[in-house]
Amino acid sequence: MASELVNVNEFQELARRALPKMYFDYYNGGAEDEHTLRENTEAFRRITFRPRVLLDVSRIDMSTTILGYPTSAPIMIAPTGLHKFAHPEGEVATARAAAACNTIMAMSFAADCTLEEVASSCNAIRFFQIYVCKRRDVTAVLVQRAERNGFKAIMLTVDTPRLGRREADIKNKMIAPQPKNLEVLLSTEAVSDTGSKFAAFAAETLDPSLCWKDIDWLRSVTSLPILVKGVLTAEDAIKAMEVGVAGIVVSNHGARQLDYSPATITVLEEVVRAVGGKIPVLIDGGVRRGTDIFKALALGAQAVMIGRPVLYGLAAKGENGVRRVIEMLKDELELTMALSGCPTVKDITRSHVRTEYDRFNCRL
Ligand SMILES: Cc1cc2nc3c(=O)[nH]c(=O)nc-3n(C[C@H](O)[C@H](O)[C@H](O)COP(=O)(O)O)c2cc1C
Ligand SMILES: CCCCC(=O)C(=O)O
Repeated sequence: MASELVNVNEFQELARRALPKMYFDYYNGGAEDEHTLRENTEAFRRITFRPRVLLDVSRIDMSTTILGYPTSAPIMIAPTGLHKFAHPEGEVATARAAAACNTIMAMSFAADCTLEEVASSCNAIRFFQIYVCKRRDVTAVLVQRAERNGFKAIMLTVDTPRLGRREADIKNKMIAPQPKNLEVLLSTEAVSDTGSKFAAFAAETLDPSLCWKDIDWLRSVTSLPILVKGVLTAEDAIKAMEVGVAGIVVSNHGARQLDYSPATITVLEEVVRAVGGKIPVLIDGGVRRGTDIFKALALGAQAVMIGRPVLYGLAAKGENGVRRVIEMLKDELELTMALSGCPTVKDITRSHVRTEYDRFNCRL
């Protein structure tokens, strides 16, 4: 019998064995040299703790709210495309796992299941991630379908005017499955004999002229709150607040877009300071441990989102695999809170961690 799985990193190897190379590479890969991909996880390792002792940690409460919606822990499922590469049930299985864990799922624009299928499969709280298409009417219809089907927020991804250069996908001549929700709305025939057909599909479909002023347009077609995903600087955080978004996701798209963009955990504090508590700030990228989640909360995030580990869990063991991934992260966070002297998420403060920046300042 295989030995027991003890952490979410172990799902990566199981997924590698379970999946055809093209699918695994699509999930696993980052842009170009994959510098940022390595940094997303490495930067967490450079942050250490300042744990406090002799505080009553006999009961740990990880619950919190995101945009007012209660969740069992500050952990969300990040929007990732093409879940049927991992498992025949695709996003329906992921959504059921989210419901079972009392976790919020962000469903991708590039999902393999329809909004309607996911909505009717479970009662998880769901957000819908969108790209703005050259055909704005298509995006408007998607947003309205999400709203009709009980999705609670729109997460607008703003770091993808074009798809990043993912060299594994280029070598594999990655196929371009038609995102299920675009069927009937758009005929997408990515014409490309070389390279990643998925990148060709994105170039053909997504609108690279999207600007800050277009958030007004998006607001005019939905009454749902809008989060922007892909902010990495204080300047853009301030702009996002000026145009009235409901929340910000600090993200470099799992290092799949601009290589040498900073590891997200290294810029979280800059964004949090600029936002000044006015709207929630979420973060994703490289979160693999409960300790990572604690560090993100200490630096001011309301919650974290998990990308690849969810896909690896889905590939390895379907819905149960996703559940295991979320449960493992929850268990680790609970223990980290106990060992740091923080019985609730509100007790986690900036003084519980020591960053590279703190160490540098001490030496001055
Ligand atoms: C295979 C894959 C597909 C993704 N698809 C999308 C997507 O459709 N929309 C989006 O906004 N982000 C997408 N992302 C980025 C994730 O939402 C998230 O930012 C990233 O995966 C977080 O990093 P992590 O994988 O290290 O947890 C994707 C990421 C991966 C790995
Ligand atoms: C046009 C769909 C893009 C999916 C995506 O965002 C990713 O693969 O990272």
